[in-house]
Amino acid sequence: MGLSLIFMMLIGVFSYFNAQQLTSLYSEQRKIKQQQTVVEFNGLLKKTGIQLVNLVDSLSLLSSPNPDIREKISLHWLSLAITWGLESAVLMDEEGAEVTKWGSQPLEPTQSVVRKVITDAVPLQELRCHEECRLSLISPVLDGDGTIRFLQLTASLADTILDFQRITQSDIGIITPSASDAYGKDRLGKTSMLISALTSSEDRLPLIQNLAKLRGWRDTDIEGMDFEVFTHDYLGDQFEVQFFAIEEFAGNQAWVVVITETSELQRQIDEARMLYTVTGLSAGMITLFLIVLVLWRPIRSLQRQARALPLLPQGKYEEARERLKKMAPNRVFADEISLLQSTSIKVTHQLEEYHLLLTQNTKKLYDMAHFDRLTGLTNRVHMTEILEDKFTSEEDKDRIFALMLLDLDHFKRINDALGHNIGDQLLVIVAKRLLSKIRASDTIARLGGDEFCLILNGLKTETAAAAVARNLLKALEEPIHIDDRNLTITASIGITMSPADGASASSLLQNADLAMYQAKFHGRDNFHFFNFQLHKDADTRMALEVELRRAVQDKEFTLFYQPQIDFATGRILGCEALIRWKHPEKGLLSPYFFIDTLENNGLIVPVGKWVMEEACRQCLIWREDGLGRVDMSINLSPRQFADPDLLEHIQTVVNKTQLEPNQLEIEVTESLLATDFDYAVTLLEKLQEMKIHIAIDDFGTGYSSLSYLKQLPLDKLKVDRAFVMDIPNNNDDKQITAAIIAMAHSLSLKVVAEGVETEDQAAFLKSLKCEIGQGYLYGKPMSAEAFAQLLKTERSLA
Ligand SMILES: Nc1nc2c(ncn2[C@@H]2O[C@H](COP(=O)(O)O[C@H]3[C@@H](O)[C@H](n4cnc5c(=O)[nH]c(N)nc54)O[C@@H]3COP(=O)(O)O)[C@@H](O)[C@H]2O)c(=O)[nH]1
Repeated sequence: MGLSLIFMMLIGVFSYFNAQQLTSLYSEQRKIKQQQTVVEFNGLLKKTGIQLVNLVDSLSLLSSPNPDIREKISLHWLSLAITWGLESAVLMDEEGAEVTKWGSQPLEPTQSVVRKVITDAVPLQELRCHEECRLSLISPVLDGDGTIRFLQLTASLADTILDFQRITQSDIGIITPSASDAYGKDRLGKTSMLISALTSSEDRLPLIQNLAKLRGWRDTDIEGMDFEVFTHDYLGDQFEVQFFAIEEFAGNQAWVVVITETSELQRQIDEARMLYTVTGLSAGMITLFLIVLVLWRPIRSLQRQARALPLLPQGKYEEARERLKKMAPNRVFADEISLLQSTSIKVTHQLEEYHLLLTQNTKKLYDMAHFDRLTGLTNRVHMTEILEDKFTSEEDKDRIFALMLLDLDHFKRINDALGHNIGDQLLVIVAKRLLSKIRASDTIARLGGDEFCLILNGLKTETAAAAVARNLLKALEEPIHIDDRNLTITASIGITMSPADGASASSLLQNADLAMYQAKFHGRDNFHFFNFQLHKDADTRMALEVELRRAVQDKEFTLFYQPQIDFATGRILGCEALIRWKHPEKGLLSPYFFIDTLENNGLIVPVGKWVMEEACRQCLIWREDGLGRVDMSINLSPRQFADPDLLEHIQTVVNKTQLEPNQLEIEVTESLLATDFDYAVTLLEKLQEMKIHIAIDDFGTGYSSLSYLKQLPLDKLKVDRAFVMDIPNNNDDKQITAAIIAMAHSLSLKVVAEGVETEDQAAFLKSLKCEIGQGYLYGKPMSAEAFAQLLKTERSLA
């Protein structure tokens, strides 16, 4: 549209300049014409003057019997008048007095001019106008008798003026100053000038008078005119009125007025100008129309594209395509616009694909950043954000929730023993089970490894939180079946209540961690609420951990040995190696004080290896000291059991110390079997293949399932001290102990009774055919030297 307007304006300007050009061309031509008029009129006037001079010169040539000039002129007057256009002639004597005259109403010679001719003896011309104009020549002539005479020849300018009118198609008049002041119709306005010989004077005289009146001309105005042109509108027509001065004659001035009617010319010019403008505009309009016709489709298409393309950044691809498709591409002549259109459509598809890809990748990135890849649960980062949002929320109710840290018990063992693949599958199943026990509004996150975090919104009381924790633990009770294995997993849960237990996300998490540690410490497979005392416990634990690491480095551990007695003979069969920590400041420390910490931080593996080496080495020493065979019972913690080097290490130690393999007994707890029974069976079978004895420690306190006992390659079963200690007073304990012993015997297992402190207990156990006893009754755990001494005493007595 804008372009069209500019185009129209250009056409307008072009037409205007064309018309202007025409006008100026016309003006130029008029000027030339006016100049020509001046030249032509002067030429005609001069020609008449020259004719008169030539006539005077040729008078002597006229044939006549009498040389007298008067005779010659009279004789030839008629032919002279006709041939030379003479109107009159006057012959004067040497004094200027008239001698003879010819022609009708001969013009009286002007005496002043005659005097000048007589004086100067040169011919002079005089313009004489009154209604008509005549040109007179007064010239000295030599008469036949040799006297000087003066001849005035007068010719009318009527023919000259008519010739001029005919040639120029303009009217002409001659203006001369008037001698008298008398007013007449030939007087030019208020001047003293006379208008003579005016052609078409009836029409043109009023026109000139009108012009003179309008302009208010005075004599001086006319006298000052050398060359002037006026455009004058008169009675509905337009005229060009040209004034120019003609050459000065003998003393009198004259001006020529040329009147040309220019109405027709002007009309033609106007018509031509109009034609130019109309033609220009029409041509422009047609061109514009044609351009618009040709460009209509491409312009519309471009407009559509211009309107469609901004939709792309808004992701409205389909809408953009619809708009682009509305202007169907030209299938016959696939021009650039069609190409642009189809390319634009292609681009929308590509952009949509990129957008989709970008959205998917952004979601993937978001998921990677916010969710755990293995379980699909919220990850630590996202969970922290959620937690922090709760603390920055303006809603108080958002800060009421319970936070639980749930850590699987002994998961590392499963991972180490069965591989990460099984460990991962187990985590996925655990995640699903946990997820099934919480509300949709709650959050469950996997923080890493086997650690989960649950945010239970709106939970106000510990009672309610405990109920959920129980539910979660219960959800894990059912054995997990993976690759033909039945895995049993338990978890320890630490619980903090917000806002009471922490004023920030990090403090709440820290406190939940302390509570979880407590749950582990209290035997695992349970939950524990945070209280502020735990901070102190944690500090103590931390300090203990640091000290233990140093103790391992400084080799501050030692082994004590507690005798195991054959009930049948009362003789020492062997001993159980029990670790002690020779603390530089606190003295000898019991494993109850540090064994769990070693287990938790993994130091139990190197320490356990040392125990194995030291205990076996001690056996070798005793044998070499001649104390005979001493069976050695060594505790193996669950963490050690998961050590892939375990079997190889035992074999190396046995080989190195030349121990009879059946001298060595490994004590394992029931909890070891609970985690991955199949793996435990495999490992125990391998130990049995090595002829190493296996005893179940602390029997009765754990799962105590007869069905799994049957499948285990066991040699002994150790009845836990807890059942023995109240014998014989506690009937229940007696019956349990009796049942355990009977069951063990039925499985062909020997029984070791732990914690035998009294003869009554020993008697009761013996009555049940319990094979071996261990307890303070026979000796507390003692140093190697003390045990050697005990052996010496007993064996020398024997
Ligand atoms: N993995 C390893 N565990 C070990 C190792 N050394 C010891 N332990 C375990 O530490 C727990 C505590 O052991 P300890 O303080 O040595 O206590 C033992 C005995 O002193 C105690 N006992 C034995 N007889 C009596 C008794 O008549 N009365 C009484 N009050 N206590 C008695 O029992 C502990 C031996 O128990 P058990 O191992 O179940 O036979 C303990 O669980 C050890 O297993 C080690 O090197 N590695």
